[in-house]
Amino acid sequence: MNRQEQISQIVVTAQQMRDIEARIFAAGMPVAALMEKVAGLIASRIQTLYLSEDTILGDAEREKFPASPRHRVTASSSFPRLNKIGILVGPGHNGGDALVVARELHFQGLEVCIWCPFSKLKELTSQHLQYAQSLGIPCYQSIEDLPDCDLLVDGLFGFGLERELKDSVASAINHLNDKSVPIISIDVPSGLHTDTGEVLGTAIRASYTFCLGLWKLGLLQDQALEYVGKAELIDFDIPWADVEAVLGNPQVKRIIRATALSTLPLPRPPVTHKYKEGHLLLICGSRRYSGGAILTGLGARASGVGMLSIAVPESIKSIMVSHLPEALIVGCPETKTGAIAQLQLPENTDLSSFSAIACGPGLTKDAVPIVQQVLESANPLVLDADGLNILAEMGTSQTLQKRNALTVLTPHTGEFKRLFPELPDAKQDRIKAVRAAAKESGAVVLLKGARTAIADPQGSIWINPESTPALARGGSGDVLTGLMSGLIAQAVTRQLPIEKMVATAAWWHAQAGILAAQERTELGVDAFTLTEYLIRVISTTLEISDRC
Ligand SMILES: NC(=O)C1=CN([C@@H]2O[C@H](COP(=O)(O)OP(=O)(O)OC[C@H]3O[C@@H](n4cnc5c(N)ncnc54)[C@H](O)[C@@H]3O)[C@@H](O)[C@H]2O)[C@@H](O)CC1
Ligand SMILES: [K+]
Repeated sequence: MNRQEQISQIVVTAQQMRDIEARIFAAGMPVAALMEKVAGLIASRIQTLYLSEDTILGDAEREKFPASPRHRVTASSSFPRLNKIGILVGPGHNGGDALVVARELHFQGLEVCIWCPFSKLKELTSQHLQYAQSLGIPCYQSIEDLPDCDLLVDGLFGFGLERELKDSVASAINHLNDKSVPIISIDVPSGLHTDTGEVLGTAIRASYTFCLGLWKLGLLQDQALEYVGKAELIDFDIPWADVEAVLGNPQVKRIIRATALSTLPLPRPPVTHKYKEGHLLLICGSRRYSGGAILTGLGARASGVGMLSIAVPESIKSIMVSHLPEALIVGCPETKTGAIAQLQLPENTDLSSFSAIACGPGLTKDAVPIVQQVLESANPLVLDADGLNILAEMGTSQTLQKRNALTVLTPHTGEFKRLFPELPDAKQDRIKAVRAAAKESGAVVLLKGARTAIADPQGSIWINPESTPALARGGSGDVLTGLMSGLIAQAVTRQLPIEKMVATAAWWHAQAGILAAQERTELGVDAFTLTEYLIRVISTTLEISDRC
């Protein structure tokens, strides 16, 4: 993994960023020089995004900037002409960054104006403001005086925001949000808590967030996403040794393409056989919910697992065979309601014959004895859907503590609450919640959401940074369970880390959704279609990686 990939995996809290920054300054980097470097990168990113070389300048501008190509600025095709850029300046170094950006854009020939409602500024910020004003850049204290702008750069607060925004600053932010002008937030949208993503009073609704140096945790929390817009990392060459020294282990990481691809069981060894590539047992479905079983099976198919057995109630066996001819469909005796009553595995087979088991999709809550039986097994076990509901009724942590094999739980927020009623609400700080759940239960917990988060009992966290709302659809979770458990079965036979496979599955599933949504719109990604994109997205991604 190269440096860029390593850096883009890392996620930090405000305190960790402060500690890293302190090490850099203690080593001799001047604060002002770092600000200059960072803000220079932001200014040039703004130019790349919004301005292009082939400007058609108005007459007045042509006179003002006659020859230099540096001054040939215009709107790129993605953005209407930029007449005026408003720079929102706060009291700290986030405001200092914004002022350096203001100065650079001014020197590029753009019309820039500043809004700074604070009278007390940090020293460096104050110096930059003074210099910007000496260049003739107008600065307004009252939001009513700020002229209409085509683009706003938000440097009000970064990771130093400590308390709720109130009064005139809060109402100014609301006023700016209402204008529907694109806003670029520096580091974090002002008003968001850097760690939890919580809105502190009110917050800037950014079109883009340029996160500085390392990804801030708050930007990966579901509750922040409405405010973050498109998020990009501005890498300013933080020494890796400082990152390692501050973060230690366990860490919070983003799942990126390189991480996911490196864990896939590819390529296969030239000499192998089906059982060496993992034997997965899926236990799913009921007379009422046969679709969930089919989707789980199709998800598992895409994982490439060597051997797939699926235990279902006898009455849905034939439909399963028609959808998954390669799988061994095990028809089981069923309850009056059509749930599996008893696992009836083929002769000479018991649960220990399988590399991994997944249990839950479409099962109904009538299959309690089945869930009890798999919990007693010594196999790595994925529990989902009704498997989770049954576990919750048994008492999650007491039950799981008796297991001596790995368990993976895949709840959405509602299931999470049922499984861990004592823990903090997963809607507030999802990362804190999922970490506590994994620690308490000893399971790997995958908390589904726009930014799915995975925690292991040792405290490591993986967050899936890209997804699509197209996946908010019935059956999509069944596909994930199948895919993930198929990967886990292969990880077991190859002795690869199972926790990483859970993260890889979340990434793969989301990428398939993204590709499907690109080609078919967000409305066109039903769960069955999603299964058809699983292999497509991997082969496309591998092709791209080969070319890179
Ligand atoms: N960490 C790094 O390595 C770098 C950080 N830089 C910038 O520095 C920023 C952090 O700077 P600071 O620590 O100065 O923090 P901020 O710029 O986020 O703001 C802190 C200031 O805001 C005040 N404040 C906090 N909450 C307030 C509230 N609710 N209402 C009114 N005032 C409030 C504080 O008293 C303090 O003066 C980063 O976000 C980034 O933009 C860059 O300049 C250079 C590199
Ligand atoms: K900001």
